[in-house]
Amino acid sequence: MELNVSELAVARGGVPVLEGVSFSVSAGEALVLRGPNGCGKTTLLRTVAGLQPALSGVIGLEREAMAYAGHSDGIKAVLSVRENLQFWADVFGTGTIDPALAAFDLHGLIDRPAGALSAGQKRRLGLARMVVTGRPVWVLDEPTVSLDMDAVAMFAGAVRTHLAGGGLALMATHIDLGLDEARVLDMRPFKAKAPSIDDFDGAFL
Ligand SMILES: Nc1ncnc2c1ncn2[C@@H]1O[C@H](COP(=O)(O)OP(=O)(O)OP(=O)(O)O)[C@@H](O)[C@H]1O
Repeated sequence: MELNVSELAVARGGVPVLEGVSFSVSAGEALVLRGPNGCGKTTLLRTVAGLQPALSGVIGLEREAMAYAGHSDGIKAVLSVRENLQFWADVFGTGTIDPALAAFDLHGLIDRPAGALSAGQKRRLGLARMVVTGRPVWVLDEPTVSLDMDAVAMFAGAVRTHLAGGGLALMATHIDLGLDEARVLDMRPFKAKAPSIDDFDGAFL
């Protein structure tokens, strides 16, 4: 299993934000995207995960291999922690939710409606969803928002277990996860250039 991205160009709201992005992530590896606010990390992750089309370039892996966790936690407020995870385990046909509960220390909250969880607990539940998908490629956008230090360590542990099982991870984060083995890709060199103006007068009309 390998995620090969080649010469990818992506846009948000019709405006090109990144171009010429190429990287590979092999089984057992994590790649962290770094760059200032607004540089296009979310846009790139959404494109790789198949949620929006690329302007150009190649993503050499089918989207069925991927599980995506974005800014929202993707949980149903009226369902309990157990019901939320069981729902996704059924959707992905993976069965057991115990490893996900253990990875994010959710056993003590199992019967609580997700809507009654704290922000950090909701985030842990949202990330536990990644475990129950059983998918090999985790695409994660700012996964540690709302997490305290212990929960960040829990998340790093879950990523390590995923990598050790042959999975891979692509993520954007502004904080140090303590995942020293992760490679880092600086997005700044890939900033899309403004299109050249052929018609100088027309640019003012
Ligand atoms: N719905 C939208 N319509 C138009 N432009 C958008 C939209 N959403 C985001 N943008 C713009 O697209 C650019 C890339 O945004 P993106 O969210 O990919 O950046 P980011 O690197 O993930 O930022 P952050 O670190 O703040 O999360 C930014 O300039 C942003 O203002």
